[in-house]
Amino acid sequence: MQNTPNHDWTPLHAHLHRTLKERRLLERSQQVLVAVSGGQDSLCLVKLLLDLQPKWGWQLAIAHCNHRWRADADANAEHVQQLAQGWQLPYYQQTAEAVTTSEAAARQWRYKSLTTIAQQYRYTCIVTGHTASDRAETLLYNLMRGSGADGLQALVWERPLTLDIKLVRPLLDVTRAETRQFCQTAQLQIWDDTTNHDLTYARNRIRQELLPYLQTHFNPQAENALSQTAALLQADVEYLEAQAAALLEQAQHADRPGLNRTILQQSALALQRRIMRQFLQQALPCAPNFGHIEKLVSLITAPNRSQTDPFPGGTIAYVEDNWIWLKPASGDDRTN
Ligand SMILES: Nc1ncnc2c1ncn2[C@@H]1O[C@H](COP(=O)(O)OP(=O)(O)OP(=O)(O)O)[C@@H](O)[C@H]1O
Repeated sequence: MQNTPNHDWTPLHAHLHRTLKERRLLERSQQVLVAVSGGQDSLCLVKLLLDLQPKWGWQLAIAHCNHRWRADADANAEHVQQLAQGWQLPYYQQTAEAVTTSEAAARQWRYKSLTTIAQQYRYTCIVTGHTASDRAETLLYNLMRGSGADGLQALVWERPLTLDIKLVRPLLDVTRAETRQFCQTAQLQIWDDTTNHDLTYARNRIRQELLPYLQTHFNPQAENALSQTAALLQADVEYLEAQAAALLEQAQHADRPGLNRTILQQSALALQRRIMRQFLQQALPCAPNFGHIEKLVSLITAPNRSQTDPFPGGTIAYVEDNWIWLKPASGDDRTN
């Protein structure tokens, strides 16, 4: 086995070990599936986990998704497979039947494929190599698209993919510069994804032009600062969502889709918006947008008998004394 002996223990090993323990991201002896693209971040991740494995007793395996996007996609997959063999790790691969057209579609297919592999071979955790640099880029990208705090906190340390499988991102406070350095020192052969150089992708332009510009002219630590901002926002969002959920429960009518205006009037606008979003998420066939939420918020203080235009699906909201009621498109809500 080509496992690194103890004298190659680096500060990054210690950092990851501490992060996993403090954040309770992985359990001892867990079945862990590492998503490896062959790029520097996921190679760094798998090597670190391999080195930590004797301390934790995990069952590790590598999964690679072949998007068939690039001419070298098969060679890329083979490279990852060979690394897995060298480390004596089980290797699983999914190959796309059709070549995906957009980044979003590719990502969706990738998560679905990784989940399928995990389900089939009973892995309870999928880990990816997302870094603080990805977090900073996501924040900038979403900021420019007009996202609220929820979009800006975007990349989180962990989230459930199914009831039994969770997604974990253990490198979320490690920068890309650190993973690159680690790969160089450990002499890991990185597969260069040529699409990373293509500046028609907004993400690549942020990575290669915008962030370096911000670092040169505004703050050399811009990447870390942005990533920390995302982390702060994440804690804020979690807190506000929990408060809103508790208030929604108090304000909601027991039998009908309705909200008590007196309870809502005592809440801050930030919570009112979140309560309305959660309320509409239950009621509408699609995710509510900013306009839908604002319309409903305006009913909290609107005169009696005020009502909104129809939401998607035809539902409207109207005021009746102390209550905001939803009326579905077909028929009278009072009979529901
Ligand atoms: N084709 C793939 N197969 C398996 N896992 C993948 C693949 N592409 C991405 N991932 C996982 O998702 C993480 C983040 O994806 P992203 O698109 O930012 O990665 P990348 O730039 O393609 O590769 P890397 O982050 O490894 O340099 C990767 O670190 C890796 O864990």
